[in-house]
Amino acid sequence: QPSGRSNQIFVAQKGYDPELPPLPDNIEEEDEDSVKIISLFKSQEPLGATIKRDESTGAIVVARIMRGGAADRSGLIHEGDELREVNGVQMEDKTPEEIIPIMAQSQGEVTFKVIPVPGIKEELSANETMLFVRSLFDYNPEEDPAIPCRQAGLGFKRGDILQIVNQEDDTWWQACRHGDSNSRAGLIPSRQLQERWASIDRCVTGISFPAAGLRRSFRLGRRGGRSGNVESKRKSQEMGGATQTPTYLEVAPYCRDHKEGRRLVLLVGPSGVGLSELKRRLLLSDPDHYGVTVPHTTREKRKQEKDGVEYHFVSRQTFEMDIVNHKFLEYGEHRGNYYGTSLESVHKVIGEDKVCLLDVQPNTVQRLHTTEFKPCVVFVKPPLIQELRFSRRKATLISTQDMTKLTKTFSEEDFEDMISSAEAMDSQYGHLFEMVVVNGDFAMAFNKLRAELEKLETEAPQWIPVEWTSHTKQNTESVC
Ligand SMILES: Nc1ncnc2c1ncn2[C@@H]1O[C@H](COP(=O)(O)OP(=O)(O)OP(=O)(O)O)[C@@H](O)[C@H]1O
Repeated sequence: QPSGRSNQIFVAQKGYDPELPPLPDNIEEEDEDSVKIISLFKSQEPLGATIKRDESTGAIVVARIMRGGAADRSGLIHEGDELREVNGVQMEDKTPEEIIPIMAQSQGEVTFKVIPVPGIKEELSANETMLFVRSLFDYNPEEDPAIPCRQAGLGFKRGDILQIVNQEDDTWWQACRHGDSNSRAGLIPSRQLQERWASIDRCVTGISFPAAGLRRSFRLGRRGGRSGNVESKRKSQEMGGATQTPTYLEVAPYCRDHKEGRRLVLLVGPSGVGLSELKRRLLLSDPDHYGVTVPHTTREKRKQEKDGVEYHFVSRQTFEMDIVNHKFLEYGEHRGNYYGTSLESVHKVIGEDKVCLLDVQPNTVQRLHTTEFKPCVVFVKPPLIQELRFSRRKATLISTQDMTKLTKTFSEEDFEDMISSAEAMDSQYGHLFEMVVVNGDFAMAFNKLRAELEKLETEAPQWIPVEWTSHTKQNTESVC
């Protein structure tokens, strides 16, 4: 070869090629640049690369290589490479929109003539990144005008587990959906980009998030079929839960060791949505497997009640000492009596090797969101208003206005409150929710919840926040 020119010929070496094609014999010499001829054998699978026109030079360049795609697996085409020809067709005067169909229609041997981006060594794709996330929002690239290449996008639903394989670009990450047979990555908005969009949305719509703990009847102490709770001051020992934009939650696979307690199940939702009913029915369906906490109260014990069964009956002084000592997850006062759920009562149920079902205010979730409890937070949300009206037409709820009547039917205002309260909870605490159950038709909601909770016991691995899987032990000092 004449000096100063270095026409190189590369062929794909990886196993996706059924057979290597013969090398092209009409390679023209280029005067200045180092030209690379790449011959790939292309099946139905797309090349897995995006192209764009370089603004300054006007050249067609490879914009992005999708991890796991044919181009990536070949290790021969790189981001920044200038595309001169595809199967002998000059790219110079073509737009990216004209080139894409040429590439898509190519079958079998496809020859690319490229000017390689300087400084890139020929290498196969790096080891896969082991970064897994749970998506906290739905994404459809077909509806996203901002995505640089719609065909390269990966759509997903809230709750899907994604493996992030490339974060080199600040705005568009590459990811695969866990469990998909297709290992080719697609483009998804980066965390940064999603946060930016969400903050713009908030400015445009003017949504601000009301504090949790909106109208809600006092549920503490409602066990089995008994009810008797009316509106009360209800306090959570730990306020908090700053608004977070739902983007991605880093997760890790988890398989329960049989010596460990079962994961706590926290039911969260707006007042009247059906948390108590779902909890009660789960308990009835399998009382050996599910358990609920016994609350504390300062009210007088009734004749038929037994201490430690319906309630732990304690004095006001003891209860207030327990408040000071942070023994309660939640407590409240109703008609001059305290009611509260202690942390110890949760430990007790878990200690019996049962799944502890607890319905709490969303701001209490934070306190239980620990390695010890590994809670599965179930958000129970109302259906659309028409279905809500229809499904609740015979239902009653605890009266909060009229003290002479214990129960009342749902009003239109109750439905609207329920829906807006659910939206606010989802906006503020959605990042903590692992499951979402829409409680329209009760039987359907109950069956879905039971099936999902069974999966928690049987499906391995489960995906839990990555910080719960670190094995750093606290309080491990020992006296010697
Ligand atoms: N899917 C449903 N269809 C019809 N009625 C329902 C449904 N879910 C719950 N209910 C009824 O709605 C009423 C309120 O439900 P429940 O007491 O379980 O709500 P809650 O979420 O615990 O509310 P609160 O926080 O006010 O105690 C009950 O009478 C219950 O039987």
